[in-house]
This record gives sequence, C-alpha cells and structure tokens, in this order.
Amino acid sequence: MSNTFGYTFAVSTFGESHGPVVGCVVDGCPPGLRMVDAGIQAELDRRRPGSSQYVTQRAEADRAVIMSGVFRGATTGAPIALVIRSTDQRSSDYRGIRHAFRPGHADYPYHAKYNHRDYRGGGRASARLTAPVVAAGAIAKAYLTWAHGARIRGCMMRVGTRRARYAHWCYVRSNPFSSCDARASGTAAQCMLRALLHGSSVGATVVVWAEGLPAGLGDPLYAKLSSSLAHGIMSVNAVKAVRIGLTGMEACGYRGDMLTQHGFLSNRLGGIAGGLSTGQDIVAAIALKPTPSSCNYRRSTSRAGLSVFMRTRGRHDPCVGMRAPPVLEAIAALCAADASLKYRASISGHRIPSQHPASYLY
Ligand SMILES: Cc1cc2nc3c(=O)[nH]c(=O)nc-3n(C[C@H](O)[C@H](O)[C@H](O)COP(=O)(O)O)c2cc1C
Ligand SMILES: C=C(O[C@@H]1CC(C(=O)O)=C[C@@H](OP(=O)(O)O)[C@H]1O)C(=O)O
Repeated sequence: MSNTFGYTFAVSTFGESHGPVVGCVVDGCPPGLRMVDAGIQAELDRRRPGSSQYVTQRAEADRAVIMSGVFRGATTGAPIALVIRSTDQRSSDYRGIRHAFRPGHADYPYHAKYNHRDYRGGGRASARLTAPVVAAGAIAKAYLTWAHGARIRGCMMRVGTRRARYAHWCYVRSNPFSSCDARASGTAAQCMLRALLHGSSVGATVVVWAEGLPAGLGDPLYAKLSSSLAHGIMSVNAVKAVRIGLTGMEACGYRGDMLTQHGFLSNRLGGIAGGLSTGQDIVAAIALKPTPSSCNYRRSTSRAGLSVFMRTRGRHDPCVGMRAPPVLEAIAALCAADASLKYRASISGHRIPSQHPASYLY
C-alpha cells in the first residue's frame, strides 16, 4: 500500500474507519511555526461528520491530539504525530457486506488484491482517513502563510445538476454546503433532501483556489506542479476528475491567441505553465461522484461469485462533495508545501521576484 504523500513535506496516515483512532505523522515541517492546535481544530471542524442533517450522522468530535513535534505552541522541526479518536463506530451495520461487495466502493478490488478486507465501514478505504489529511493540511496551510503569505480556499460549485454561479467567498462559511453562491444553497438543500428521501445520493463539483504562491513551484519534467496536484487530488476518495484552470478541457476549443489574449491579466490556464506556478492564482475544479453506499437494493456479487441483490446499512453522506472542500484544500496545501520546500533547494540563487502578476479576468 502507499500511505505517504509528499517527499520533503511528507504526510503518512494510519488507521481504519472503525478502528480506535486515525492519525498521521507529518515529516519535514520547518521549526518555529506557530499555530498549530487551533488551526488544526478549525479545519477538522469543517470536515467533521455529524455536523448537520445533510451529512453522515456518525457523530465524531474529531479532536486532534498532538503527540510530538510541537513544543510551547511552535513546531520543533521533528515529526509531528497526531491522533484523532473514533468513538461512534457502528460496525454491526456492515454485517451485510461481509459476504458481498458494494458496487462503486472499494470492497471488491481490496478483496481481490489483498485477499482480506476490513468490511467494517470502508476500513482503510473510508473517507474517515480524510480527517488526518485535513489535520496535516492545516499545518501545510500555516507553513504556506508563513513562507509566502499564501492562502488556499475551496467551495462547492455544483450539487447534482444544480450549479452555483460564482458569487463571493464570504458566503462559503455561512451555509452548510460551502457554496459560494448564497442563492444556490436553497436548491442544494432540496437536492440533498430529495436524495436522502429516496435513499440515493448526488455528485458535486468543488473548486480549490490558491492565492499568493510564488512563481516557480514544481519540478519539470516529471514532477510538474500540475501533475503532483492532480496526483494528490485524484488520491482523495470519490474524485473522478480534476481540471486545472477554469477552461480545462474547454481550452482546446479556444483560438490560441484568444486563450491568453490578455496576457497575465487573464488566468484561463489556472496559474501553471511549463509545470511551474506562474505566480498567478492556482485554480482547480474537481468532480466527485455520488456516494457509492446506498440503502436501496442493487445487483452485486457475493464473495462466492454469485449474483446477489444487496443494500448497505449505515450512516452515509448523501453528497460526499459537501464535506470535500476542506479535504481538497488540504491536499492542495500539502502539495504546495512540498513544492515550496523543494523549490528552496533547487533555485539558482537569483533574487526571487516578490510580486505576482495580477490576474483580473478568468
Ligand atoms: C468527504 C467524503 C465523505 C464520504 N462519505 C461516504 C459515505 O458516507 N459513504 C460512502 O459509501 N462513501 C463515502 N465517500 C466515498 C468513498 O469513501 C469512496 O467512494 C470509496 O472509498 C471508493 O473510492 P473511490 O470512489 O475513490 O473509487 C466519501 C468520500 C469523501 C471525500
Ligand atoms: C466516518 C466518516 O465518514 C464515513 C465515510 C464513509 C466512507 O465509506 O467513505 C462511510 C461512512 O462510514 P461509517 O458507516 O463507518 O460511519 C461515513 O460515516 C468521516 O468522514 O469521518
């Protein structure tokens, strides 16, 4: 298994959904960084299960306990180990999937590859493991603010078929859907309640936006910032596509001279060129599939290879995208922190420009 993300600023996670704890070890964080506890907890609270009627009703406090690497509120440069206790597991809900595989979840390929499977919850494949990622991402965010004055934010742009129109960041924290459009949260609520009523689920699109990162992050040719960002984002549960820049796939439909018509005043390519950050905002749009567990009966296969009809009990998110913005921000922050530390080791010694070209048009 691959349980570590990053090289210089590296996070290794441990735990399973129904085990006693999940946690992580963050290695490579520079010393002297102050933040740490409150910043981590604030991010964990944004992702926590059981926080509203629109998310899984598993009630976890998600309190992070820092075990090492922080002394008197500041990082020491040593590995930062932290644990998050799990207290509201309900493993009996999963008795039914012990002998059958949930279509769309990780059950079958885990069984096929490892020849054993922790069927309680999703085991290691569960999004419970995004909690330590968010905690590590909070440390990465604090490092990026300290090193570059950078900020990474995310919001929900689409729930099912309902699209938000970009409104303002100020709405994101004031509605339970992390939507940037105040008007869209009503329709998102309807969409989610309808999914819950029918025992179904909906997909979502999330946008992650990084401001203030310097030009030059990334390592061409084979560790380009775009490829490591896509690697990190595609590692998050339920992510099916990532688009760098707001044009993404549509970039191929533009005339070349129109795509960059306004030079650095526009940012249709999402702040990355040649695999390096340009100093403009880095923008990624991410598509998440609907929740695979469903309480409706579906066709599946049993461990014995027989065709069966099965359903999943348990407490599931009707839309996994709802709790995904802090997770996707965290993985983007880990990727940027890793790139930033490698950047310091690989520049040629010239003065790095402190000004970023401004972009006004997207
Ligand atoms: C924040 C978040 C919450 C999730 N909650 C659930 C859930 O309640 N039930 C479920 O079946 N899947 C949930 N998922 C998705 C599964 O973890 C994921 O689909 C599964 O591990 C299979 O991996 P894949 O979709 O990446 O192929 C969630 C994903 C995220 C990002
Ligand atoms: C526990 C969390 O989310 C879980 C993610 C998840 C999955 O299959 O990904 C399935 C559910 O797990 P369980 O049935 O074991 O409670 C969610 O509650 C969490 O995010 O902390």
